[in-house]
Amino acid sequence: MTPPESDDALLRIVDLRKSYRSRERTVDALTGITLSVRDGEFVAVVGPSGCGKTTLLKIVAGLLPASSGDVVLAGRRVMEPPPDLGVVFQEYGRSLFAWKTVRQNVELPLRHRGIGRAERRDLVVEALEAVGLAQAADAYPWQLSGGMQQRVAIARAVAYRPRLLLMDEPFSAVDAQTRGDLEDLLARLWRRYPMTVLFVTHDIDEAVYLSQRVVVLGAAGAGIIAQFPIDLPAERDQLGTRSTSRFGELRARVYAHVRRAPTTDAPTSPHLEKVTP
Ligand SMILES: Nc1ncnc2c1ncn2[C@@H]1O[C@H](COP(=O)(O)OP(=O)(O)OP(=O)(O)O)[C@@H](O)[C@H]1O
Repeated sequence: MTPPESDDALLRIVDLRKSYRSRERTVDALTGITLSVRDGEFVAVVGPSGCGKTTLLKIVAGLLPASSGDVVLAGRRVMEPPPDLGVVFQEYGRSLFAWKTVRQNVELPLRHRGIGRAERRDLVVEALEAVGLAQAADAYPWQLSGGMQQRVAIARAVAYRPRLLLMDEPFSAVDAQTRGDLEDLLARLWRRYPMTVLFVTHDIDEAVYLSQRVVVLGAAGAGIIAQFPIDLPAERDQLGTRSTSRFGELRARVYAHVRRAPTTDAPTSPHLEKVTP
C-alpha cells in the first residue's frame, strides 16, 4: 500500500532504497520508502535508532546517492544538493565556522549563491532578527551558548528562503528549556516563511508538537510502518498544547508503533497503517 499521492507535492520520494556495502556485510538501511510531502507541509520522521532517518535526509539533501529509487524536489530529480534547500543538523558546533562572526556565517551561503551585497545584508539582518540574534551579529560562535549557536544555524538555513528545510535532530543537544524555545522559534518561522519542513527526531512528543504529519520508520529495512495526521490547532504552545487530551492520544498512538518496531536489522514486512482521527 502506498501513501496517498497529492498533486501539490513539493517532494516525492519513490521506492527509495539504500544499502551500505562493505567487505564484511551489507546493511539495508532503507528499503522501498515512498513518501510525498505537500508544498508547505511540516512532516516529522520518527523511528528507532538505526532505522535510516539520517540516511533518508542525506539522500533527500543530495549528499548521498541512493542504491535505487527517486527523489524529486519541485519536479526535478535530486542528484546533488538542490539550490532551494536548507539543512540543519544536530551538531551545530561543527556546522558553524568558529573564525567567522555570526553575521559572516549566515552570509556565507548567500555569497556562494551569488546574491549581491545589499540584498545579502538585508537577508542576514532579517534572518538574525527572526531568530532573536540581531544583537549578536558581530559575536563569534564560540562566544555563544549551544542554543544560540543552533539559532545561528537556523538563521543561516532560512536566510535564503529555502523551499524545503531538512532538519536532523536539530535540538537534541540542548537543555529542555532551550529545546522548547527552539521548537517554538521553528514553528514561528514555518508560519512566517512559505517553507516545507522534513524534520527527523527520535523524540515523539517533539514530532507531534511540531508537525502536521508524523511518519514512523520501522527498524532498518522495514520502511514506513505508519503515518499519523496531526490534527492539533495550527497555533500551538508548549504548556497548553502538550496538556490537551488530543496531544496525549496522538503521542500514545505514535509511541505504540515506535515501540512495536523491532530494533535489530532483522527484516520485517513493510506495511502502511494510516490512523485517522
Ligand atoms: N556509512 C555507513 N556505512 C555503513 N553502514 C552505515 C553507514 N551509515 C549508516 N549505516 C547503517 O545504516 C543504518 C541506518 O543508519 P542511520 O544513521 O541512517 O539511522 P538513524 O535512524 O539516523 O539512527 P540514529 O537515530 O541512531 O541517528 C544503521 O544500521 C547504520 O549502522
